[in-house]
Amino acid sequence: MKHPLHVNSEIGTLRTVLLHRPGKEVENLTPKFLKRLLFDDIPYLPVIQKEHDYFAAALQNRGVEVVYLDKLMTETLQTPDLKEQFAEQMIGESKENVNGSSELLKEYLLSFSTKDMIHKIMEGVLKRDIDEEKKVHLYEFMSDHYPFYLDPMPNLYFTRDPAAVIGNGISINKMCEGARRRESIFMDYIMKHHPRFARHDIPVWFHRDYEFPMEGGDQLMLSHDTVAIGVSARTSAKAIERLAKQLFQRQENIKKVIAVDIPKTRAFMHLDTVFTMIDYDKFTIHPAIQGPDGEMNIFVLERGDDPERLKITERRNLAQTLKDVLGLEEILLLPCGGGDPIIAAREQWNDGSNTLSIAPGVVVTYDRNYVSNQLLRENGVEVIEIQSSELSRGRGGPRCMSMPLMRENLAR
Ligand SMILES: NC(=O)NCCC[C@H](N)C(=O)O
Repeated sequence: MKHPLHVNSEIGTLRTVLLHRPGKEVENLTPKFLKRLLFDDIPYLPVIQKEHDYFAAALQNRGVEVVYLDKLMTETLQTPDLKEQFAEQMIGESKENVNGSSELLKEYLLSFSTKDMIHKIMEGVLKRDIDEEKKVHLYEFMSDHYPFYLDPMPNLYFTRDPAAVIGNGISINKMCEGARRRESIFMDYIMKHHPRFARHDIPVWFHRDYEFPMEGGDQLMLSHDTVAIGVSARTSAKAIERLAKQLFQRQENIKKVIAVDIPKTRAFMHLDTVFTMIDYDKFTIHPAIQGPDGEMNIFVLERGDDPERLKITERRNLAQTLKDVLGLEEILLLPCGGGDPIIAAREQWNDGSNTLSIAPGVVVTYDRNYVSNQLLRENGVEVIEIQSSELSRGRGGPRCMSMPLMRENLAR
């Protein structure tokens, strides 16, 4: 039986990827709750869906199998018990908004088919969705106080963040922001109960019940033996250390975890918003993450003599560290926006550094980042552009919108 998860690099030919087509959840965004739901503007649903379909088609045209989150989830909740358990967990983890209405809400959710229930949970449940005559508590009548029982999940199309495949195992992440915390419940259920995955022995390197956060945008598989992880606004040093220990204890081929400290700001929320790998020796970088002489805080974690104590070495230069861990003489760091401060800031804001590699030297990018795209082309990279007017409003690019499940091993 072929193992369903296999990712040994950032750039190996992409075989299977998980996407989520934006749905009505983005129409439950209103100006009042934008910040809390981690958006800067409200996407126009028909256009964001069209752009997303174009993205999916661009991948399929290159032979990539695209699997969708809602479909996998529907196939996962095969029994009434599991459906109920899932609804209870979603309600339980939304308890602040649900207040005393969990029974009412559960009855409401279970009245839908499994597929529709999953969509409802993704979209969010408004207080006004529930029949007036079923309301018994004062709180249930207070729709003007806070409109949702279940918040919408507009960030679901960034499938990169809630989980990441490392080798043949998975990190099911503890999302940092409350607005995204429930997203990794989907992957937890899929891994445990979907027939494509549940019949395999899939190691879980990190689990969402851990105290400290970790998000997939920070997890980069640089090579079969090295993982880079951003210490960012979303990923904590404690979580990185825990993941590293698990990998060192259970996955022999992983030799190094590189913790890359990046500024803790919204524009640079994950490592992949400022740094991605595009070929054996080529990377995108947002110049603003480095000091004047290219200095940064980087820590190389390796197995220690005692499994509980890692060997930690401090490094200051990203390019040199990459050359050392990848065994390369030279590497090319391609600056977002060609390094011009205005263009770099503008294109990075729209994810100019957030490329998705689908094979060595072949990337998917947003069309709007034309200066960065041109620079990639001039350096021998094949660039597949996708439309991005609405997709970019959520502050994530093609890498953020994709979770690779299978990649081919690299030839070298
Ligand atoms: N890997 C990524 O950088 N993902 C983008 C996530 C954007 C989303 N609006 C968020 O703030 O979490």
